[in-house]
Amino acid sequence: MAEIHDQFDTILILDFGSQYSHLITRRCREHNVYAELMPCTTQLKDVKFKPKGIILSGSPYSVYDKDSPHADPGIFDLGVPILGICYGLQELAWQMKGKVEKCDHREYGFAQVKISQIGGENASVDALFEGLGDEMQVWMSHGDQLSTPPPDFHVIGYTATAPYAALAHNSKPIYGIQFHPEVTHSPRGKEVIGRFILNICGCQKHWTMEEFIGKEIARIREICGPTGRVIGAVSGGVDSTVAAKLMHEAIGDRFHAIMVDNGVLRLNEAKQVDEMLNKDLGVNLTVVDASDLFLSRLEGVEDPEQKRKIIGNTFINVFEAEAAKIEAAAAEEEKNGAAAKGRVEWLLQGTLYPDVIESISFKGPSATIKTHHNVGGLLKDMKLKLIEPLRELFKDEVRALGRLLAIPAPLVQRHPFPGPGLAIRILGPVTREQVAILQQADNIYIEEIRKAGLYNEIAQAFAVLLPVKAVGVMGDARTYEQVIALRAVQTEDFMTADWYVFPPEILRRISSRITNEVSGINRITYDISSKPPATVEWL
Ligand SMILES: Nc1ncnc2c1ncn2[C@@H]1O[C@H](COP(=O)(O)OP(=O)(O)OP(=O)(O)O)[C@@H](O)[C@H]1O
Ligand SMILES: O=c1[nH]c(=O)c2[nH+]cn([C@@H]3O[C@H](COP(=O)(O)O)[C@@H](O)[C@H]3O)c2[nH]1
Ligand SMILES: NC(=O)CC[C@H](N)C(=O)O
Ligand SMILES: [Mg+2]
Repeated sequence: MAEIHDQFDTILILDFGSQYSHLITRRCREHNVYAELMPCTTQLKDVKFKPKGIILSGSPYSVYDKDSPHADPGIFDLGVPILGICYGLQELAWQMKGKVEKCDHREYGFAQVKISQIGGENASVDALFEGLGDEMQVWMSHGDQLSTPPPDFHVIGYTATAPYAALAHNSKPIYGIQFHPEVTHSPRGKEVIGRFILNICGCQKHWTMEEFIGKEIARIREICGPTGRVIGAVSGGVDSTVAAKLMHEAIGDRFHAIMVDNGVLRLNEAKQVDEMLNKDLGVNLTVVDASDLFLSRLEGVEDPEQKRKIIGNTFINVFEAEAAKIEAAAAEEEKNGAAAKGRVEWLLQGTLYPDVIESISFKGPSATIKTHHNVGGLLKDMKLKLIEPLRELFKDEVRALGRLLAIPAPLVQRHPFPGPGLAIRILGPVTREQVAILQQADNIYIEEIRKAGLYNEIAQAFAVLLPVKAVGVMGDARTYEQVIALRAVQTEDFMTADWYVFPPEILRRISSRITNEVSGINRITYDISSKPPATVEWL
């Protein structure tokens, strides 16, 4: 089976646990070069493709710590270009007999790198820095630095405090830089990464969503064979809609999309998604109303993790039942003389690259903050095999793909909505009444954001229903009712987020509309917490 790294020039990024490792991957992709992250402990014999170049990431470790991670030394004999970033530089120096020591001044923040002129009379700068001028601003984050460079290396850049801020091997394409080119605080960092992957590694700029579509459709057809059928969990969110459209292009009506109404969707969501997919996109979608089942299982439950697990498990039960129904219907038709249909062998999931990165980090998955309903054990003992066409993509790549697949812009730009839905936005027990209150408040909030033309400026906005009551006065009478919290965030990747600063008049209008139109609510608050220390959702 052709894998993506067999089809596109690929940069291998070895992850030593830096908080920026995934950004290196992103920057490569922004240059239209496919890059894949693997744990730094990966042995070369387990890498089944030949990378065009290797990048070693930063790390919280020091190379001389007893338990610090080290790369397979074989990478230096592969003959492909290597770039070490921060710890990556220290690691290659450590492996090649240079010396790394704690520096007197930890350097955390901006620095100016001076680019060295190399050679005699016709001195020039190294290929890594060509075209970048004599000096550039960069971002540093380190407590160790090189005190002696390894033999056979020369300096190509230095700062006031780091004489070995950038090194190159005298004869091989091996480089190390102390600064972080992958963060936006290094304004020309992306160009440095471009110099490395395009000019030094010679990668072709083939990683585009146009190329991806054709290759992925061919791959899906090969996986499913001539008769195999696929069911897919489709929520109306960006990821599953794009995945569904791709499946539909690949295998047509052998793909069965299923949306589950779990009783905790947004106002009119099931109806809207049904219309969007069936009418606008031509994907055959079945909406299964399982709201009674979900709400009865959620009765009286307040604990966030318990809510998430109940919903995750109930999704599984519903999908299994639906797959069985589809097969039973086909068997019945066959009895009546219809041609045999293939088995429902596959389950489509809209898993994205960030979910995968989280689980492949060499430090292992991070502490469980919250159990995302579709990650970590969905349908574990199920006979259906998984098919995940977006597994290698970031969210913005999925959106680009969606646009190419002619998915309408409002759908492509939709804010994410979590599978456990309003159940994790109702802080107390979930009841039909509480769901109805939150649906109305949330609907007004989003409507006003759209009217103000701010929807696309905000990454995600939603209302939360608090389980507390407050005193108010309406029409001269005392009220004692619940409180709505409004949340809106801006973020690139949802790993960190900032709260959004609304113009005050918009908040005023939203507050007045919700308290006037939604009975049961007499007070509105606005959430001014960033992530961290908060998370995007309240539960
Ligand atoms: N109500 C639902 N019915 C069927 N499948 C669902 C439902 N909610 C979530 N899922 C499944 O869970 C997956 C993960 O949900 P997630 O919210 O991360 O993605 P999405 O809904 O496709 O996109 P977005 O992140 O934009 O909301 C979805 O891709 C879909 O396969
Ligand atoms: O499909 C999903 N199933 C879940 O169980 C889930 N929990 C959080 N989210 C979404 O993930 C993003 C980050 O949210 P947190 O900061 O709350 O973890 C935000 O976009 C959240 O809406 C989920 N999505
Ligand atoms: N960001 C990094 O890679 C830091 C590397 C190493 N831990 C240091 O402090 O120098
Ligand atoms: Mg969703």
